[in-house]
Amino acid sequence: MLKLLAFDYGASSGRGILGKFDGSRLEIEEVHRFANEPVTVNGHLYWDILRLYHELKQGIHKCTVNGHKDIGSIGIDTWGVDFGLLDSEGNLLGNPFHYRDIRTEGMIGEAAKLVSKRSIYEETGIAFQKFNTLYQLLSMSLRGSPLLEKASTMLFIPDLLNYFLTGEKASEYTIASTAQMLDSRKGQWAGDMLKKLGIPQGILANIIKPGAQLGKLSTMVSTELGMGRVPVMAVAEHDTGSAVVSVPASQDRYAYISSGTWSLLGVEAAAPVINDDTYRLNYTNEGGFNNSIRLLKNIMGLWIYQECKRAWDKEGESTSFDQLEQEASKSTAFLSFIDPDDDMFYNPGGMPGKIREYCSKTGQRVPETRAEIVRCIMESLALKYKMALYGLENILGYTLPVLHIVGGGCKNVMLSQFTANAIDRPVITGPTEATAVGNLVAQLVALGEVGSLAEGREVVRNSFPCRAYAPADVRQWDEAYGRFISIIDKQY
Ligand SMILES: C[C@H](O)[C@H](O)[C@@H](O)C(=O)CO
Repeated sequence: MLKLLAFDYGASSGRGILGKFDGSRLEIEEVHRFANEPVTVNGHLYWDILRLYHELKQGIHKCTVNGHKDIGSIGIDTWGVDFGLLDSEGNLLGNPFHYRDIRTEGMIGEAAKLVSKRSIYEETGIAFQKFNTLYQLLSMSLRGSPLLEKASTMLFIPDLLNYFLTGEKASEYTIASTAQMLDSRKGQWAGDMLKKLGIPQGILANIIKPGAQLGKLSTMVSTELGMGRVPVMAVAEHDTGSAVVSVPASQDRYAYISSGTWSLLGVEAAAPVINDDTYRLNYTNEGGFNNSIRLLKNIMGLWIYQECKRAWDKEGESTSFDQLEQEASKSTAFLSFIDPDDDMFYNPGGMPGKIREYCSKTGQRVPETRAEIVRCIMESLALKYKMALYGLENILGYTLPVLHIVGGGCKNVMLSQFTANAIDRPVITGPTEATAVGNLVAQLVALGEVGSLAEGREVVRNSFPCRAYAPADVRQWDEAYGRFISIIDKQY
């Protein structure tokens, strides 16, 4: 039995997941779970990076003491775009900022003064999101940040944690692609563009492909943790990249949603798709495992719902997601809609109030109860998925007959059924632990234990249950889509 260890840092928690592979099936076991909450200091939002590195070591140490000293390899994934800076001696400069920090406000406009938006998109193929690494670095550069001046190396968060473990500095391709700083066709840093934007190129590390061995636990770390010098693999370090590795699809044409705090709806393409439509509709071309491109739309996802629950918990109305969904299922359908991607929902705090405000300013019935608010979020998300799927089919010129949903969002039965109804296609959900499973599958490929991504997906099919949802009430959902479009169109 081969044992592997995956670390997945998600929006509110991180996990160490032990994978056990018997040659055809993969079993997973959570060995360590810890909070991953950003810390606000003087109005800025940061990663609690040293604590999170400590938790990574705790996870490895737990394996040592619990009879799993024989780990074959380790891989780490996190969300995209965030990074740490190292000085010339390899010391971490400051605390990495969290992408929801306000410092990137207005930076897309500032970048466009130096290089046109169309040129940036043409080269990188990456959608404009104010949180992209490009705008984080630009804001530092324009403010004359002393940290940036001192920096020798920039490492994305999983690369930084890998560096702490191994001493090796490299930028894994899938996470680097989220920066909007790579030439998407070459898979290398877009040097000329970065020069025009004033981003120092000396800080950029070599790009390595997922599936390569990055290094081994350093002697110091292995002694400290009582674990051997275990290989550390470059998996698809962008969590969406890992999640997509785990999609258990067997057919040629399908769409996926990596569903969690964000909903990433897309397809795997052989090459970047960059044209007038992808530019206008802001579709992105992120780097994937196996040299694939993830052509996808970034949708705000369950963030709004999670924030509502946090607000209600704070107000002392503590509840569970299950209970909220049960209440919402009894609530009247299609009372009001929101555009989940409206900028007003981006920042944390006061989410139920923001939803009411959106509905009021768009002349809709204002949802009052928790159930009405949850129903409004779920219906709006399902309709936004339909819009993104239609956009994708238009771009590709063919239909996508089935939608796979992977990740924590699969647990939301109501949203999965609403999605099938809205898109009038079958929806297949699972695996729930998509990022960790994809991380482990990439390690299996890297170790040569499975021959290819296709074989890896067969392992996923053999190992994790899926659930299918057939579309229902399609006519009502079609009518609702018309209303939804007219409401969110007015927003633009
Ligand atoms: C910054 C976001 O998290 C990113 O766009 C998204 O791709 C992601 O990583 C979701 O986990």
